[in-house]
Amino acid sequence: MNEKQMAGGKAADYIEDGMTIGLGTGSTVYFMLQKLGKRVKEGLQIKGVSTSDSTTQLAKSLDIPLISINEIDQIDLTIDGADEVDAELNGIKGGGGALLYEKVVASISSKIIWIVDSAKLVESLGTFPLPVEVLPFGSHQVFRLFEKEGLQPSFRKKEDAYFITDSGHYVIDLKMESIKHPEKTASWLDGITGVVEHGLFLNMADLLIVGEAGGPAIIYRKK
Ligand SMILES: O=C[C@H](O)[C@H](O)[C@H](O)COP(=O)(O)O
Repeated sequence: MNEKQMAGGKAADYIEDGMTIGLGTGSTVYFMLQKLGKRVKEGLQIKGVSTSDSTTQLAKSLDIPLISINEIDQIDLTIDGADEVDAELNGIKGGGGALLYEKVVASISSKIIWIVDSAKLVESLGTFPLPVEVLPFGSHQVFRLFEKEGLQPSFRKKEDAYFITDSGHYVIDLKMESIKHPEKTASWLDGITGVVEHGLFLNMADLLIVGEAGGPAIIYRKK
């Protein structure tokens, strides 16, 4: 069993009957959804809130019942992947471009579990390029601002065209190497007009499940 499968499978065990579940996005969440689909077939009653078109498609193919986020005010548990996680359980997300919906879902979740393979653990965030979702209108001005700050921005592309998120925005990836003050960086990005969302997810995850050779490691966020 690979590490992603191990972490995804373990996380699905935390889902209880009657829960509303935030369904993250990505290749690790794929394995969680496979296991959840199995449990639903065996009679588990849940409602899933999807964070991307790809997760919606996968959940539907597995007969996992979905509910629109607009019909609820609170999610019991969200299970999502991450691109990098530090010891404080702060992370970078958005490698697959789903950061905006993932953050909206996270913001109304009572509990958040992240599932990762061991390569995602880092001492400090920033080796993974930080995704910033921007409005196409004015995006080149934002890009040049990042350039001036020395953040080596690049527009994310898909087959030579701009990568477009599920909500119709562009993504600019920033090479920050090491983010010394994640809170400061997050609030700086929050303050830039035209930035819709960024991939710094701080103080959000309650629990981290890491796939490891000897079995899944469970790490709680220090409160
Ligand atoms: O936009 C994508 C999401 O934030 C994913 O959860 C993240 O990129 C991790 O994905 P994966 O499990 O495929 O590495």
